[in-house]
Amino acid sequence: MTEEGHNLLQQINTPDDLRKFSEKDLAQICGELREFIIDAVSCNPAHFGASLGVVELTVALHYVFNTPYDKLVWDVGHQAYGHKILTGRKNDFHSNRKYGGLSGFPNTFESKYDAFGVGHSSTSISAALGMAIAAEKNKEKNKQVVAIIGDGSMTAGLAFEGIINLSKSKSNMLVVLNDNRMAIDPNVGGLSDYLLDISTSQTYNKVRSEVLRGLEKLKITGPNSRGKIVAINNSIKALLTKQSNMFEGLNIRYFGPVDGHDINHLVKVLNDLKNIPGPKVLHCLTKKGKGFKLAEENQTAWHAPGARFNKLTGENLDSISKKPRPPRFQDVFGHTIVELAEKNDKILGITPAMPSGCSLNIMMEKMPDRAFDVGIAEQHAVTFSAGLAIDGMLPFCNIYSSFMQRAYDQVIHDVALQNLNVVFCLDRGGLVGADGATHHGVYDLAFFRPIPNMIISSPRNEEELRNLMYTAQLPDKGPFVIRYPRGLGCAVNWKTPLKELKIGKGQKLKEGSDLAFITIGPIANKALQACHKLDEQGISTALYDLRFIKPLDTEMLFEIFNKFNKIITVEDGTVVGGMGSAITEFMAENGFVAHIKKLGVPDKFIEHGTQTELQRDCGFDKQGMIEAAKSMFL
Ligand SMILES: Cc1ncc(C[n+]2csc(CCOP(=O)(O)OP(=O)(O)O)c2C)c(N)n1
Ligand SMILES: CC(=O)[C@@H](O)[C@H](O)COP(=O)(O)O
Ligand SMILES: [Mg+2]
Repeated sequence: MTEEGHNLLQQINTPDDLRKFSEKDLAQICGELREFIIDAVSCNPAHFGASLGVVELTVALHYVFNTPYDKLVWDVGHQAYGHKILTGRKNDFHSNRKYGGLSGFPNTFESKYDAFGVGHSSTSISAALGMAIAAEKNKEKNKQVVAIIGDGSMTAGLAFEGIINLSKSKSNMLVVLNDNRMAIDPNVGGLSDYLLDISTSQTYNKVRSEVLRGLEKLKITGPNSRGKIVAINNSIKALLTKQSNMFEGLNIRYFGPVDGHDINHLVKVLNDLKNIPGPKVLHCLTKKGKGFKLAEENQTAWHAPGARFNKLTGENLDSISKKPRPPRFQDVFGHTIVELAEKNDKILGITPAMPSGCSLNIMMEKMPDRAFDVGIAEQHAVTFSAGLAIDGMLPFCNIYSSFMQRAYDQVIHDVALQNLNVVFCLDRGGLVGADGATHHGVYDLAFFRPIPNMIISSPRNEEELRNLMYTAQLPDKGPFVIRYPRGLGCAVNWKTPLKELKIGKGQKLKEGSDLAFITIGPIANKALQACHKLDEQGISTALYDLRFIKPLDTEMLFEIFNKFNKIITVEDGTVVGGMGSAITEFMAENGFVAHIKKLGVPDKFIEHGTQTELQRDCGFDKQGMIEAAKSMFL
C-alpha cells in the first residue's frame, strides 16, 4: 500500500497494466505480490518458498519483456505463482491446485502467458532454445525468449544437454539462473560449489589481492594511479572470468552475479541484456522463502508446507488429531531401509534430490556414508545404482514414480539387461493429488511390465511394504520394483517383524461366489469395503490381491477364472497396459471367456484435486467399484 493507501497490485490484471507503472513503484508492487502469495498459500496449501524467492525477478521480467509475445519459460514451475497472479489469474488464485481450479504449474491450456507446460525439472533451456529457433524460422522480429531455471534444476543432465546445444547457437536467448543454493533439500554436488565460487569470486579475489600487493610494491603513484589500478583490476577480472567461467568457456556470455531481490537493478540489467544478441546467462542470487522469516530459516519444510498456517506465527492450522495415525508409506520405507541396512552391509540408499520427500533423509542422518542424494538426476541415479550392483552392492534406488519416467532406458539397458540386483522403490505410485497431471505416478506398472527380468510388486499396506523390502534384499533377486502411493498407510502398529514373501504369490482376501475383484496395492482396502457393501446388497463378492504383477500368480488366476465369469480389476494406475491388461492377456492366452471390467485411470490425462476426488472421477473409488459390480448384473 502507498501512504495514501493505494494498493497497486489491485490495479494489475495483466503485464500491460504492470508496464504502465513507473520504476519507482515496482518495489511496492513486489511487496504486495509477496503478501498476496503469503495470504493465498496460508489458506490453501501449496508450494511456497520458491515463489517468494522470485517475486522481484517475476516483476522485473514481465516489466522489461513484452510478454506474452516474448516468452518466459519457467523451469519446474513451482515458483511461478507471482507470474500467474500478474497474468490474469489473480482472482482465481484461491483455486490453485484444487479440483477444477488453477494448475499449480504453468500450463499452456490455462494461459497464453504460460509458454510451456512444466512440472518436471530441467526442461526450460531445451524448450526455450526450440522456441528461439522457431522464432527465427517464423521470422518473428525481436522476439526474446527467456528460460528461468533454478540451481537445483541445473544439476540435471537435460539442462546441460540444453546448455551445450545453446552454446553452438546464435539464438537470441537468455537463461536466468536463479541461484538460491537450494533444491527442495540443500542443493548438492560440485555445480553448487562452483556457482558459489563464481558468486563470491574466490579465485578472482585471491589473485586480485596478490596482484594488488604486487602493485603496492611497484609503488604506482601519481594523479592517475587509481585509474591505472582499476584498469589492471578489470583486465584481471576479464581474464579470470573468461578462463574460469563455465558458461563463457562454452561461448555463452555470462553476466552477474546480481542481487535477485534488487528490483530496480534487475530492471536495468534485463533492459541492457535485451540489446545484447546471442545466448547469454544472467546469474541471480536469491533467497528461497524471501520475506517470510520461517520459510527463510527452514527452507525445506517451507518448500511446500502441506497445511494451512497462521501467516503471522507460522502455526499449522489444520487440526492435528491427538489420535495415533498410521505412518506415511515414505516413512515406513525410510525406517525400514535403516533396519535392513543395519543387518546387511551391502545395502545403500539412493535418491535423486528427494531425501525429505521419500524419507531417505532418515538413513542419510543415521548412515551418512551409505545414503546418497545425487541431485535432480534420475537417469544417473539408476545407472549409478547399476554400477554399485555390478560390483556387489545392493542399492535401494528410491524414485518418485513419475520422475522415473526419465530413466526408462537406464532401467532397461543398464539394470534389467544385466539382471542386476537393484531394488527400485517407486514412491508416489498412483494418483498423487494436487500436483496433478505432471506428477501422477500412473504409468509405472504399464511401462515396467514388458521388461524382462523384472519383479514388479505393490504392497497393500505398511507391513507388506516392509516384507517386500526384506524379500528384495535377499540374494540374487534381480531388478525388483516396489511401488507404493503418496500419503498414509492404514496400520498404526506398522513395525511388524520382517518376513520373506513368496515372489509372484498373491492373496485371497475374501471369499465370494458371484463376482471377483482383483486388485494390486492399497486400493485393495477400498475394494474390501466395496465387497462388504455388495454382500449386504445381495451380490456375493470375492477379493483377490495380486501383490505382484510380474510374475503373475497364475495358480490364483486359474482358480479365479475357473470359478467366476464376472471379474473386476482395480488399480491405481492406467488401465492401458497395467494390471488389468495383464489379466486380460492371461485370460486370452488360456482360453477363458469372462465378463471383465478394468477399473483404474482411463486413457486420458488426469488433472489435479484430492486423491479421493480424482479416484472418484476415474471411477475406482469404493462407490465406483460398487456401481461397476452392480452394472454387471443388469
Ligand atoms: C525430474 C524431476 N525431479 C524431481 C523433481 C522434484 N523437484 C521439484 S522442485 C525441486 C527442486 C528444484 O530446485 P531449484 O530448481 O533450485 O528450484 P528452487 O526450489 O530452489 O527454487 C525438485 C527436486 C521434479 N519436479 N522433477
Ligand atoms: C514441484 C515438485 O515436483 C515437488 O515439490 C513435488 O510437488 C513434491 O511432491 P510431494 O509433496 O508429493 O513430495
Ligand atoms: Mg534452488
